[in-house]
Amino acid sequence: MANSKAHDLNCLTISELEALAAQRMDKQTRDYYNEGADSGSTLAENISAYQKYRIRPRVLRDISSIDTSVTVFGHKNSIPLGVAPTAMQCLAHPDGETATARACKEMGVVMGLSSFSTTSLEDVKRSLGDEHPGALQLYLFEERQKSRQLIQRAKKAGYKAVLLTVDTPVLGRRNLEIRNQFKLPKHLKIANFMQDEERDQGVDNTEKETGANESRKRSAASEAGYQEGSKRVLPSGPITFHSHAPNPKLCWDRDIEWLKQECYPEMEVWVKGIATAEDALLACHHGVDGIIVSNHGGRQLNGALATIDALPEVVDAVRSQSSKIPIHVDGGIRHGTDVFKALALGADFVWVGRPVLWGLAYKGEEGVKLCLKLLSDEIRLCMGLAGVTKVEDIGKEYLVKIDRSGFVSRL
Ligand SMILES: Cc1cc2nc3c(=O)[nH]c(=O)nc-3n(C[C@H](O)[C@H](O)[C@H](O)COP(=O)(O)O)c2cc1C
Ligand SMILES: CC(C)CC(=O)C(=O)O
Repeated sequence: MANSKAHDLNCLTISELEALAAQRMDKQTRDYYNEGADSGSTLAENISAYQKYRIRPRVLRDISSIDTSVTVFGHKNSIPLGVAPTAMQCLAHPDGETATARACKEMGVVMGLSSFSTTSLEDVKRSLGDEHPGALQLYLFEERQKSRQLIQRAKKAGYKAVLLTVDTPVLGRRNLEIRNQFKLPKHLKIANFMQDEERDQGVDNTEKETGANESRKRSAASEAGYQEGSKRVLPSGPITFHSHAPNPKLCWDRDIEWLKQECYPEMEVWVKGIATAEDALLACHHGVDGIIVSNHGGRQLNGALATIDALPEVVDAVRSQSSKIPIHVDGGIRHGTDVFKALALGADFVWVGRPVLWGLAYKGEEGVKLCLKLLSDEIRLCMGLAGVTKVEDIGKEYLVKIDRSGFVSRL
């Protein structure tokens, strides 16, 4: 019989965690975290697309010793899964990103930190500790100096990689966020930019609008004669995600080279938000260190392909190159079997976003640990039952695809 003491009997699955978290978050936070862009169909398909695949288990293979560990950013990770960068974690729990970092450290799992965190990158790195790897997610600002400062701080703090988010030239449309007039509560701050704000404005910004209100101000600015396009006018208020996360001018030639020069040799440069073979090839040609296949958890272009469906073309493109960079994937991963399927389709590693936020909302650091433990146990169990003892042995021979009529085909 399973040892009940080792379990939280209220929460044995990520979907139970989602339900428990929903009870603990206020409406604004729950909607901000959980929604996708527009109708949310890409968000839903990120999850449901995993059902098209089934596992072909092998038996009689001595699985008494299973190693779930992999190397990421030059460090050993206990499972082939990391915590995806998600903004403003103090909305979920007062300990926010600090709790996530402590849980990651304890579980041996890499943490991706959003540039738009509510805890500074230095404080998060202190919670991760010297030895434990962190990756800073980056929105490359039009004001290069601000990005340069952030990169230098990340280097100094000991981050191993930057993850340049490339799927946000403009922000996707999130209707609940607009309807709720999303606003970061006054006691919270977008911590990485506090010094910038104070220096730029010579005041302590007490009103930290982050969402629809700021958007409305920008519309008013456009109506007042500012033209976006040839010369973009950035609002003079605080750095908010509506003013600073999107960068419509971001492009391969100029920006990737610049970023590599700024980050090397201390930090690797990855692009997060690749969804096609064409862009995967461009990423290879521009010499990035790795790719994350992502559609931002269905929060950007609704109608885009589910990430597990985009993965095979990206894998084929990268494998056609002589220097094969690692491929990671995120979006819709809610169970260890999803991780197994993504790896079987050619991913080297996966990242999870919302389930970690749910863990945080449920019980802070303990809740994030619970989330990572559930996924970790499921990965190990899936490997054992499929007859695989090493992550690198998970290949497409372990999968079949089922079409709508139930027809099963080998990959
Ligand atoms: C509430 C929330 C905030 C996010 N913030 C960021 C961010 O600041 N930067 C970024 O690159 N991606 C961000 N993402 C996207 C995640 O990094 C990741 O791509 C996505 O959550 C994966 O999908 P999943 O939530 O289904 O696991 C965010 C996602 C959510 C749900
Ligand atoms: C734009 C952000 C700061 C956060 C984000 O990426 C998101 O909410 O999806």
